[in-house]
Amino acid sequence: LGSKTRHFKWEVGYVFRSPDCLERPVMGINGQFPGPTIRAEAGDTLHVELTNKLTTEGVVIHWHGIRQFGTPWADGTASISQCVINPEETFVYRFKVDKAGTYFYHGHYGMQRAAGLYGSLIVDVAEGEKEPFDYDGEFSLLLSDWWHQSVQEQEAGLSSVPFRWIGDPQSLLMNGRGQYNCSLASSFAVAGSNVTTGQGGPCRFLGHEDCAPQILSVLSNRTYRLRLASATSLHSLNFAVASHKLVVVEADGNYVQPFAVDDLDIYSGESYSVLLTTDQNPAANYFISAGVRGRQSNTTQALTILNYKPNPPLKSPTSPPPITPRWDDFDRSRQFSLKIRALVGRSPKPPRKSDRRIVLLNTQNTVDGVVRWSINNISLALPATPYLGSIKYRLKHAFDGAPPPETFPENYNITRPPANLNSTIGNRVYQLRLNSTVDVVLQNANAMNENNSEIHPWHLHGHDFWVLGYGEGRFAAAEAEKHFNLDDPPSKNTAVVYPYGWTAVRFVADNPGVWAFHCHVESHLHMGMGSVFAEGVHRVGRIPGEAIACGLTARMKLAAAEDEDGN
Ligand SMILES: O=C1O[C@H]([C@@H](O)CO)C(O)=C1O
Repeated sequence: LGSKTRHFKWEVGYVFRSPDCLERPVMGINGQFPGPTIRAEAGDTLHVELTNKLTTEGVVIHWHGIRQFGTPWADGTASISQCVINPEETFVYRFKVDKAGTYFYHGHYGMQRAAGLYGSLIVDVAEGEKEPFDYDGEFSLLLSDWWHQSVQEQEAGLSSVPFRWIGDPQSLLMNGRGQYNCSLASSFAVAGSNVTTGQGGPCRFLGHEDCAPQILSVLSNRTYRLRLASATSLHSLNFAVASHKLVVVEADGNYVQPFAVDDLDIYSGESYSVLLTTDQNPAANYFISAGVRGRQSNTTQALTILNYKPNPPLKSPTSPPPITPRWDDFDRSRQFSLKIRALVGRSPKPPRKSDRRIVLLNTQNTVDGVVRWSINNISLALPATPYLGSIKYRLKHAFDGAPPPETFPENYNITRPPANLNSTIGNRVYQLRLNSTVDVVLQNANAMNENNSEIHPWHLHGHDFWVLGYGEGRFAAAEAEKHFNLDDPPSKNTAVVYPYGWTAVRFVADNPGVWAFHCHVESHLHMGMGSVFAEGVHRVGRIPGEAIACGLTARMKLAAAEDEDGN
């Protein structure tokens, strides 16, 4: 049935843009920031020919939420699935989008996501298929956070002694548009007249600037699908539309049992679809907001306007923007997380039992004085040779072949800063038996400073997992298992781990390849907060030469070529 190959020719390069009204170099694609939106139908093949026009940096692009069945080399993870694409090189990402949903793509090398390398990827149901809900129109809002400091400076700070944390972003963006240091003050006037005042300057909601928000123009008494995805580098966000309920229908490309909320939390790496019915006073416009949750922050909300036609878009909302819930009201966040249930019949069910349980302790500590994040006391530093090639071709010395720890010591106290700060750098891999069912428990702990445990949204490549449960304190298997949701757990690719808590997920290791599993806070991954899973790599088909033309796999190819020449 009508599945197509969709061709794209992309060039990645820096462009000058003013995402929050202040001009900065931004990483763009074909001169666009955010990158072009890809729209496809389930079953289509995407063929993205990516040329690196960054003159002094490598690049890769990860297709977040796309499982890459049969094409693990197209996952776009530097040092895991492929060699980085060097300046002037072209790499072809060719893969199938097999499941309808709201996705995005982003850089997965160093911290290039924070430089602006991201865009939306929307997969519609295949021709003749139907979504389990109806709507009259739709909008996509890709959420992100934005720093004025360059990514190079951020990365340098993170690996410096003393440590220099990246701090708060200057702005939050929706579809790459935000406002730095503007204030609505006591007036909600938004204005073509730029009348708003406050400590900051006026908010420039209308005009042709890069930072003027995309206004959502709607008709009264209709239902709209809002597709939300969070590409933030750091922040968890709360999204709301003033005076309107939102009905959640999709999470991470999977249908959920619909439920209505006033607002929703969205963590970095997550996506949702919500239905909004335009049932409010049609004489008014309304604010749409995204504000910071989960970390103390001074970054102001990203705002845009829900414009009921035929009101002019410049007509000021008569009510203020939604109030973002308190950043540390984690009970509220947990309540929201627990509402997310699979839409039974339209979302797969988990196996009742797992074959293996891996417990991953998340800690902040130091290696040679440098602040790092570690998993079971190993802080991930990726090898020079991408795992996919080195494992398939059984190259010794490409990485540490010892199995990483299955759990952490009984006597580790998760409520206190680490007693011993020292961690080690490593690059070991969890080898999963093909088609086995694996449980992973993510165990949070106190960070290096007293009374602080941070939020971590964990993202799995190559699979969806079922979120079986969340708990507070230290994971205790016997008790926890009693409360696992095996009836309608949501399938997701990203799940949050709350401060001092644990999150249990289950997945089937049914996708031959090597897959990253990591905290989606970009600086945390950069500081080592990730692990690597490999399964059935011997079953992986021929890896395109460009994906392995570096490190030891390049040497192997060269040696083979020399043999053929009879040298
Ligand atoms: O990794 C991090 O480092 C800082 C802080 O823990 C130490 O400065 C912070 O907020 C992080 O998320």
